[in-house]
Amino acid sequence: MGTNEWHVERRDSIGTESPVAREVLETGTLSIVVLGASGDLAKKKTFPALFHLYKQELLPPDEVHIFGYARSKISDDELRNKLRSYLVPEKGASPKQLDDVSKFLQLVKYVSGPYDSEDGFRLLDKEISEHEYLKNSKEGSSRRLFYLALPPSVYPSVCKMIKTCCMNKSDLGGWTRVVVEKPFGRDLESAEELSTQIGELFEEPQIYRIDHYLGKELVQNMLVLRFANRFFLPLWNHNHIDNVQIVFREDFGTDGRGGYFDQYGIIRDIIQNHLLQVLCLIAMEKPVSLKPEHIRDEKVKVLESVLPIRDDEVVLGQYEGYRDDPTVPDDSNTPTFATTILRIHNERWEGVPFIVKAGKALNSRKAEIRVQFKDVPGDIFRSKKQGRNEFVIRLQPSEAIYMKLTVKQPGLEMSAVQSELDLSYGQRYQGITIPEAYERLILDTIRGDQQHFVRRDELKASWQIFTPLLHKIDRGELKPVPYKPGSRGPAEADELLEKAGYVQTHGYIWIPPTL
Ligand SMILES: NC(=O)C1=CN([C@@H]2O[C@H](COP(=O)(O)OP(=O)(O)OC[C@H]3O[C@@H](n4cnc5c(N)ncnc54)[C@H](OP(=O)(O)O)[C@@H]3O)[C@@H](O)[C@H]2O)C=CC1
Ligand SMILES: O=C1O[C@H](COP(=O)(O)O)[C@@H](O)[C@H](O)[C@H]1O
Repeated sequence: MGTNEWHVERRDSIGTESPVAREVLETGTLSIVVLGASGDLAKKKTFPALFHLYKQELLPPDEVHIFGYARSKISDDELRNKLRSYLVPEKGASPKQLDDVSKFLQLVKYVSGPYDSEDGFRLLDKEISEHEYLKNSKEGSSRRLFYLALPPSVYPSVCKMIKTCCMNKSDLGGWTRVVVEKPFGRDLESAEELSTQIGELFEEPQIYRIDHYLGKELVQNMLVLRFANRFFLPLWNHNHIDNVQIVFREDFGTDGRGGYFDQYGIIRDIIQNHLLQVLCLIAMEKPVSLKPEHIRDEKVKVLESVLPIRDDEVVLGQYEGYRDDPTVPDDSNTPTFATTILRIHNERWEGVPFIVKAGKALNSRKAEIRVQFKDVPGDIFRSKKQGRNEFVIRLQPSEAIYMKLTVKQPGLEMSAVQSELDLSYGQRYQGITIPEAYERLILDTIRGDQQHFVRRDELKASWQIFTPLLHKIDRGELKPVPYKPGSRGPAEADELLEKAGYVQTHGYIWIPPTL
């Protein structure tokens, strides 16, 4: 049995131990190459995630070496000094923490070169091979992981260079894997073109299309909640569920990323990938097993069952002041806010609107899933005004799962009130550190587990859903409504929500204890 297959089998069961407590399953020299090492993502997410894995002894120094690669001409020490400030805790570090950072940074080496010529990649290959030789790795048995923290425009040339110059030399149990970031294309056609270009160079099991929402604790919890709890099994369908909301809010604007953002907009930045992945996990049928291919097969079925989006079920917004960014055109039509209704045409979900909402520069930072149940038929308590049952999964901040339900108001009278069953992680799991999404996903890549990565057909199906709408926006046929920064977004979005059937619970305000 091949190494990859063994990993698939190993992750079949959801163990009770934390993933970080598990042993690293593969051994041998591991070279992790971060391409675009000078960039924002590399500094803020990739290197810190590697550092956390190192601290948990999941990247043993006698096996692992980390290479940063970019065009900027800087020395090893200059890169290390740049990274240091992202690794040292903001509130001051203990001598032990400083020592950990220094030891980790000793594993990091920098190679400078272009993204489209062989010279730099030959040099990179030489450095990697030297490291493998020094660690006594048998040729071909070593592991090479390339993380493309780069703009997608350079993916094809970088992948070609890796393929030409930097592959693991033979198939003696080692491997070469490539992690690519979103956005994978701008629409169906460009995404397919990118997939074809990369697909000509690497096999699907070597390609890890990362969507960091799939690494979030409560997103990973979705399958367990849905399929390991008898409560939900009979209720999770159109007979009982009235509507589902998947919401992403940020309380800051594009903050220096206006140039990037304006080419993409909120639908490509958040909805087509992160929120749609979450929707798949809420809506999919039970997979045959937890094997990555079984799960991804079910996700594709959901995506392929989504009906075309109707123009009257979309509200777009752009916050006032967005165009003040010098990198954003004065006449930009790019939405920074969108609410849209997705309808899944299958036996389970016919008639249930999935309201997907994302916005920048709003009144709070929050990502949550809100499953609203139908009214109780023949309500003898006349509690309709108190609100409906809702099952809420808050992905961030302060992870929590809670259920809004109706109970008797404590006291002498028989009246009903809305209350909640609350599982706030900060209270229930005190002392447990929830790993960062990137940390888990990099570990999965090392372990060869593609469960939480996007397969090519999933990507295609997700672009199929949004491409017609995106093209209408690009052509200026749909226009964003202006909204005030720090607000809830356009009022039209709340009207759409109401039209879709969402019932706001009046008079019910509950601030979870850990928020
Ligand atoms: N930043 C974030 O929070 C997130 C980013 N992503 C995705 O991750 C990837 C990297 O993002 P981010 O780090 O922000 O990007 P950056 O703009 O910081 O670019 C990363 C590096 O790529 C090189 N680079 C930049 N522009 C070009 C270009 N036009 N041609 C060739 N090389 C270029 C630069 O390195 P040098 O010039 O030194 O070679 C730069 O340091 C992108 O695909 C992005 O969409 C995904 C989620 C979040
Ligand atoms: O992919 C992206 O995600 C971030 C939000 O990530 P989160 O984990 O903090 O919720 C978003 O700010 C950025 O625009 C987008 O590219």
